[in-house]
Amino acid sequence: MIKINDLLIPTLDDVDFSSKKILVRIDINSPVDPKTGNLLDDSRLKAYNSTIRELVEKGNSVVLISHQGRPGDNDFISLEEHAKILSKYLDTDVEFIEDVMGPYAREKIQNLEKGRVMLLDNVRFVSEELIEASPSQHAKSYLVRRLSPLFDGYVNDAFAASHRSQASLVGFPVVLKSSAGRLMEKEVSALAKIFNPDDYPKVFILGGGKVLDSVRIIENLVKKRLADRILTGGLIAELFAVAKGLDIGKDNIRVLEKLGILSLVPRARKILLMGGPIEIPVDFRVEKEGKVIEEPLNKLTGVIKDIGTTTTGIYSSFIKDAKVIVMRGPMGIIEDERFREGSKTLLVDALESSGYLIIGGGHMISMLGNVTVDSNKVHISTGGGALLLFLAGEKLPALEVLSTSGVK
Ligand SMILES: Nc1ncnc2c1ncn2[C@@H]1O[C@H](COP(=O)(O)OP(=O)(O)OP(=O)(O)O)[C@@H](O)[C@H]1O
Ligand SMILES: O=C(O)[C@H](O)COP(=O)(O)O
Repeated sequence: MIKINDLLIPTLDDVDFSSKKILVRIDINSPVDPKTGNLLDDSRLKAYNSTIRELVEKGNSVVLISHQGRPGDNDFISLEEHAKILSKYLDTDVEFIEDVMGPYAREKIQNLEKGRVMLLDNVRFVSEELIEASPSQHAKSYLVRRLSPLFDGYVNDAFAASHRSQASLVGFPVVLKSSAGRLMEKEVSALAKIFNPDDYPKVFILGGGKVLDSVRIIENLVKKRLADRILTGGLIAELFAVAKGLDIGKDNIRVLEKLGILSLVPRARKILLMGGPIEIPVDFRVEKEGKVIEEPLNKLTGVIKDIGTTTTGIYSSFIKDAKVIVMRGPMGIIEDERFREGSKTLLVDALESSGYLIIGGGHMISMLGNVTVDSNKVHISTGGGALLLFLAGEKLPALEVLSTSGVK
């Protein structure tokens, strides 16, 4: 069992999963190259080896289910390439099924032989997956009603998605014997060990594009006074600059408007009024008429694509003095080589600092490449939003449901 505060979550040691058919929720959502549509990083695909191998060695047949991207975004793609990469890391054929819950998928699942592994297509192709609802509501979803009769058990190993109350994450534990997988177990235990709320200063470096999630995370961190400094980059920095009443230029306002981020300005202002220790960049690397230049915050004329050199220097000095550093989301549009500098420099400084470092989110992890790290000092999490919400003490629905309805 994993113990988190008053929750007891069953692991693979607490369920008898041998010679069974098991549905395993993983999170292999990965950054995608917008030009080619290929995956830019496969860290999350390597992470599930122990769970899948263990289930196969115990004679189970394993059906993997995951999401990738969000509808409308260019990383909302099928899982065909993922299946090929999983096959390589698992050293066994992972059959890709171009269906999620239709007759073709159900027949394939029914006929799956002992010890074999298959991957269903992107579960977010099923629209009801995107609804946030309670476990009991999701237990009535078509996805759960169509798939659950085909399985003897359910394993949730998708730590990175455990902050979502979606059908594939919370519906199955209501109706199937369920447990956490080995990755979920490892993430939760490592974080409990490395993240001591009493260690300070704690510096959070938050960037990227999921601004709504970041606002929720920052609200939690500020309310619980968990962060000594929150260094912002990416779109979240632009939001807080606007919330502080600063002029970021009409082109950047247009970007925020188009992405629906301006509606978050009142929430960001409230965080500032609560005394949130939010730092914003003093300069940016921008693109203007095809050229890359640096501009100070109060004189922006180009489109923001990265933090500037002066900001990187200031943020680095905060990182050097920190006892705990948490990084999630890049400082800029790192898919473009010209805008990786800010994120790269801060990452190197964080790795060299004497503080504990927790890195999360697909994009920052993709920047690590093959760097080897000291696992006593650095935790590389598969989680992004889930990681930060877990550290901020928020309840994660997919974990909660495992604790209440896990072993049947
Ligand atoms: N200034 C910016 N303007 C527009 N997009 C930006 C900016 N800065 C960063 N981004 C984009 O943010 C995206 C990464 O953000 P995201 O929130 O997905 O981070 P992540 O760490 O990968 O999170 P997760 O793993 O939870 O998905 C990248 O695609 C990057 O181009
Ligand atoms: O990358 C993540 O944080 C998880 O895969 C969840 O993805 P989502 O933010 O699109 O729900």
